[in-house]
Amino acid sequence: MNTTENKTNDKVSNTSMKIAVQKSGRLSDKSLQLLKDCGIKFDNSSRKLSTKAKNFPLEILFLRDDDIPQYVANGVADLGILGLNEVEEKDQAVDVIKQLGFAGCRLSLAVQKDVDYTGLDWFEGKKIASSYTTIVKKFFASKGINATTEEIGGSVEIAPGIGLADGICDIVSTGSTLIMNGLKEVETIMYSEAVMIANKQLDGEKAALLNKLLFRLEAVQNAKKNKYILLNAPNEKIDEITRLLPGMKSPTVLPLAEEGWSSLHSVIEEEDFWNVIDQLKEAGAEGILVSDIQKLIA
Ligand SMILES: Nc1ncnc2c1ncn2[C@@H]1O[C@H](COP(=O)(O)OP(=O)(O)OP(=O)(O)O)[C@@H](O)[C@H]1O
Ligand SMILES: O=P(O)(O)OC[C@H]1O[C@H](OP(=O)(O)OP(=O)(O)O)[C@H](O)[C@@H]1O
Ligand SMILES: [Mg+2]
Repeated sequence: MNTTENKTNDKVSNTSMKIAVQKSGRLSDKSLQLLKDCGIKFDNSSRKLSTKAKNFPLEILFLRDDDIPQYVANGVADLGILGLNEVEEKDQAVDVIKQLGFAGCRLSLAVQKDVDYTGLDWFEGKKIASSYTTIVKKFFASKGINATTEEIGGSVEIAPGIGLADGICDIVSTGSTLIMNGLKEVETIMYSEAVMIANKQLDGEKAALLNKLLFRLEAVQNAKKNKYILLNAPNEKIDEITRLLPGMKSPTVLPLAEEGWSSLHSVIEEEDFWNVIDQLKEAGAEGILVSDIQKLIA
């Protein structure tokens, strides 16, 4: 896909897209923040169920996350932001076009903590309560195990304790909800995070607009995982320090007023920075300053 923003500019003047986000829930704030980070301005102070962006041809629809795949599949919305788990569950014909790096969790099977769990065969003939029964059925069918499902909308973790089911399948992040309800995680069915989905038949103008949005999203995501680093070093150590900084390109080196010293500027992934900090100091780096980047276009 071509993500060059300026190639789209002349084609998109009269076209607008609709993006569906979760109205209220775990994904709502981060979905809207992501659009704001992409420079898109809109008013969401009222209780309106849709709002038009002020500086980008985009209308935002606020929906239950369960409904988003269907609306995107039938073209009521062109794009949507929701958990991959919900996309898989609804099994609608949509394209998953981008992982968004938040709302990371897994969909797991859990049983009461005193169960002598011996492996997947334990579920043969058992009943599993879940809000994700399509995923559960597919999983057990693929393993050749006959298990039945009981669909419930929420508070799934309570089901084994009240005799509604033998086990559950639900979202797990820290695992504390399971522990608090006397359950233990025994199998992971899938990993999930927030994703962007798109209608499969976007016309040329909408596809061009989507490219423009994706270009911005990539700049935002690159910026989040990288840091801007600035440090001072004696001139004879510049080569050694440069080798430690796997930046975008070779660092910018500027002479300092103090004779024999320079300042080095570079971009570095945060994880790499923590891995090399001790070596940087040993190599003589001083005054190390690390700061966030707002947008990064490689
Ligand atoms: N504990 C968690 N940690 C990380 N991500 C989570 C967690 N719980 C849920 N999610 C992710 O956030 C999504 C939305 O969760 P939420 O609980 O807000 O959904 P919901 O109750 O189905 O909302 P709605 O009212 O829109 O139907 C989930 O589908 C999942 O992808
Ligand atoms: O492993 P943990 O970190 O405990 O997270 C898992 C819990 O988080 C979600 O519920 P949420 O808190 O969103 O409440 P809800 O299901 O009532 O919306 C999910 O349904 C689990 O119950
Ligand atoms: Mg929901």
